[in-house]
Amino acid sequence: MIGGGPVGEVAAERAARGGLRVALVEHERFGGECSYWACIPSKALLRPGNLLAAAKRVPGVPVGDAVDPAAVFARRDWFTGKGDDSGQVKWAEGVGIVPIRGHGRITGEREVTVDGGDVLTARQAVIVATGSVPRTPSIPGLDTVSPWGSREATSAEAVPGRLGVLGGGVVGVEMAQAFATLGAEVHLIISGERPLPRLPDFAGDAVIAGLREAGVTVHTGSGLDSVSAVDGGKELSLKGGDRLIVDELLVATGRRPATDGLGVETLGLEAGKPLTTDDNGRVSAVDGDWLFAVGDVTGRAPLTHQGKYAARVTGDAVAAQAAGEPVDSSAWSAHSATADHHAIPQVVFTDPEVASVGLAGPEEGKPHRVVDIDIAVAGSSLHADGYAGKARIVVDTERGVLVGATFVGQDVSELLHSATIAIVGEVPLSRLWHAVPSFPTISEVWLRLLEAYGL
Ligand SMILES: Cc1cc2nc3c(=O)[nH]c(=O)nc-3n(C[C@H](O)[C@H](O)[C@H](O)COP(=O)(O)OP(=O)(O)OC[C@H]3O[C@@H](n4cnc5c(N)ncnc54)[C@H](O)[C@@H]3O)c2cc1C
Ligand SMILES: NC(=O)c1ccc[n+]([C@@H]2O[C@H](COP(=O)([O-])OP(=O)(O)OC[C@H]3O[C@@H](n4cnc5c(N)ncnc54)[C@H](O)[C@@H]3O)[C@@H](O)[C@H]2O)c1
Repeated sequence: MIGGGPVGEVAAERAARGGLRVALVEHERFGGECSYWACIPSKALLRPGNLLAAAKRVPGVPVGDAVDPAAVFARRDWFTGKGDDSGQVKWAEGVGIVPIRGHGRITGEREVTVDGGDVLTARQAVIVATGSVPRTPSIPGLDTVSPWGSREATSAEAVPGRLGVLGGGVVGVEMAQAFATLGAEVHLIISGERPLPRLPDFAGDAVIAGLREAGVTVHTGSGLDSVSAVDGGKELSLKGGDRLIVDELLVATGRRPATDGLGVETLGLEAGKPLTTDDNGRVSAVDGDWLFAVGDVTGRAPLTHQGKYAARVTGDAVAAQAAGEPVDSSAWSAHSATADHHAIPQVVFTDPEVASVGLAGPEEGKPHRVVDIDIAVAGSSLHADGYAGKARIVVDTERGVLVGATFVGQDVSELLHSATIAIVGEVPLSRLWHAVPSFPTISEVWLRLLEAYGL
């Protein structure tokens, strides 16, 4: 295994559980991006502000005006262990994995060289889980101002007075929200009319409204022409002519697979490009059934939970292959990451939250029907005064099953798994009708959606 992030760790564990001896090579911290600079610290920074906003929506709850940044950072540090990965190393050893610290490079078939020295030769397979790295746009002056990436934002020790955020993807909106609630003056600069362009418009619109309510200034239809260091900060020249001075600039313009320095050229592949895989996790362009890849590096679904799913599938497939058992390539088998094509769940942890799975809207030429409603049920009105939320389902009318769902609103994240189950299980809507939501919960929205569909 090359890469000891969350995905590599799980693939290694499954392969070890399947009877293989597994060496896990990691050149930075066992636990990867997610544990120290991504999912975990970002959610720790967001939760207090979201909770404060929620408490303010229910009269009778005594709350203060603002979160305490020092306490928020301290709790974040508790979760990240300030980068101490000894617990992960102990865990790996405990499940029978041999952790090796160093940079792994593929130097031949089944061969990985660590730090240019020790050569590991796999009897069965090499699995790559090297993750992704930030994609930085070329903007004049950007390299002269030491911009923040997501690592600097999630590990910040102090709240900047003025923060510019470039990019309206998930990192951009989550970090804009977090730092606004921590007390920064935040400017979010996005190219489109709304953030989160891959989601239904109502999601981006609700998130923009939430950000503005939290005090964020959103510059839409914008971008950066240039950046320069000036007395007292960094000057941003926005497309259209506006200028801003900020103390820090977070660049959140996407990520690309981490295939540089991995030796993929020796296999005839191009560094910087994803390692494209089949559903068993086999790298498609490499013959011989020995090279597999999982997680962000594959470009399939750059999310921790979906990468770990692929890791379970591929770890088991590699163990089966090693045992001389057939690797099952059929859809929905234990060795196929079929859900990647149908149901990738994702939550954006802003206030309001956005929770989505499957299709965001109808596909052209397909028998798809969209139902959009407000989340306005007894459960939501009790949950928060003035609860504003929206829900969408996308239905395959021919098969009578759900193929997509999106929820926007406070605390909708916990609604998401019900939608994922309905899509993966291909539960007919006529049967879903009998899944009665408890009263009074936000889940009552399921009943309203089915009624609006015509049941
Ligand atoms: C700010 C932010 C917030 C996020 N929040 C969420 C969230 O809330 N939920 C969610 O599901 N996803 C979230 N993500 C995405 C999530 O972080 C990734 O999908 C996840 O980390 C991918 O796991 P991975 O193991 O594939 O890669 P990584 O976590 O990147 O791990 C790869 C590991 O491989 C190591 N490595 C790389 N090359 C080599 C080499 N040649 N030799 C040895 N080791 C190597 C790296 O050091 C690293 O430890 C977030 C991302 C960001 C940036
Ligand atoms: N809650 C979560 O699940 C979560 C949280 C954070 C990140 N992530 C994952 O991490 C990955 C990286 O997130 P991200 O937000 O960096 O990437 P992203 O691809 O989601 O968004 C990047 C955004 O930046 C915009 N952009 C690109 N270049 C630009 C430029 N020069 N000027 C202005 N805008 C520009 C793009 O149009 C896009 O909307 C994603 O795959 C995301 O799913 C997940």
